[in-house]
Amino acid sequence: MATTKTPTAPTHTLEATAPVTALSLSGVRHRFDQHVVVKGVELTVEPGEVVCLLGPSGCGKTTLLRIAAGLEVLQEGRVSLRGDTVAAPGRRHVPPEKRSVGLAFQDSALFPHLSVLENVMFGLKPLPAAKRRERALARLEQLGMANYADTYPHMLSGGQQQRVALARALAPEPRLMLLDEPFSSLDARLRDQIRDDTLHVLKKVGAATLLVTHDPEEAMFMADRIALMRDGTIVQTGTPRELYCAPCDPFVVTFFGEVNELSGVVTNGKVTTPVGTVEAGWLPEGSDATVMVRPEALRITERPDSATAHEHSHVVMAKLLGRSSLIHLCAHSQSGEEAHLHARVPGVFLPAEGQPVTIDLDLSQVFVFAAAGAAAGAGTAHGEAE
Ligand SMILES: Nc1ncnc2c1ncn2[C@@H]1O[C@H](COP(=O)(O)OP(=O)(O)OP(=O)(O)O)[C@@H](O)[C@H]1O
Repeated sequence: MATTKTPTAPTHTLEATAPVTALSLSGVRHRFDQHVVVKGVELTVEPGEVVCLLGPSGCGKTTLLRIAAGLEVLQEGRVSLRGDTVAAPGRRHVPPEKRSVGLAFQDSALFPHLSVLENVMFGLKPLPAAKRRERALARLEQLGMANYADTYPHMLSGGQQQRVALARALAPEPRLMLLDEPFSSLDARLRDQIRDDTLHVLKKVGAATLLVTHDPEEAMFMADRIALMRDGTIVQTGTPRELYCAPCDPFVVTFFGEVNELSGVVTNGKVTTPVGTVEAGWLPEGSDATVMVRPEALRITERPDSATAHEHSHVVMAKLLGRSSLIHLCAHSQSGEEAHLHARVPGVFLPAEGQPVTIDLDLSQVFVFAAAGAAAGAGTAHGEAE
């Protein structure tokens, strides 16, 4: 008689193979004199993951990165690398050189008396000479600098020096890379190229990375996850898509670009604006709401009835910006309310001044929040356009 065997998997398999978090910051607070600049931050970077610490100037990003690197002595909280506590106040402070992390900064200084190859080989001392040379050349190759191996730093441009600095940081194959604005001293075109090369190398090497930047586009380009900081705290952590498409508050919306702000009152769970009605059922009835509409959320169709221009929403001005066009609109509600809005549309679309238009909303790019000072509440709009 045939018997059926049910395979039994060992129950500990998942636990045993779970990757160890590359970097964990827990309850980190930091002050300079009386000024608290990091206020209880929780952040993890998983193996192979690129996390971008994004935020405006002075919000505490660099301080947090320096704490992770051991360049700043931890005052409160805990820092762990690959499961080991490397900093706990009064108990432990593993110095930067013992944390086996790769560091690169905005203006990483190269050793002037060493060639490009020697600079990159510098951090590989424990390896045999032939292996060091081979590894260093491979990193230089990946960052497009192999032809400059015998050149000295003063003979290179700023962008080339930054590529070498990144190759040097990556050469020891650290399991964690800490990068502080590594591209910000480069001009736009060069920056795009070096960013792209760096992302490919990071992914190829599989290095967990914490990258500090104030540039939302850079964060979206580089990150698997973004942690957006404001005034010493992390406001929201998530994938680029989560932050862009499901922002938790108005600061997150505005940080990713220009936005049209409209106000209204919650009536029957909805807010009516000159460009449509949106759902706001999670806000108290009768409360003031702010409706944030990204310029890309406005869909414009030209109307043929030019004689009635002033009764309809119409074009105030249209500007070609290159890859997109910016349309200044005057939107009319049925109750006679008017609003000045900016719409961004792809390509060359330059309707004439005064052109009557119909405006539709892409609700995935519209966000509704309780107005500042009104009862708390926030949400993404899931309403219907008028
Ligand atoms: N060594 C220091 N002594 C005193 N204050 C400091 C020191 N380092 C940073 N600060 C202050 O701490 C705050 C946070 O600085 P930090 O450099 O961490 O911010 P950031 O978000 O990286 O800003 P940026 O993008 O401009 O570099 C700022 O107000 C800064 O002036």
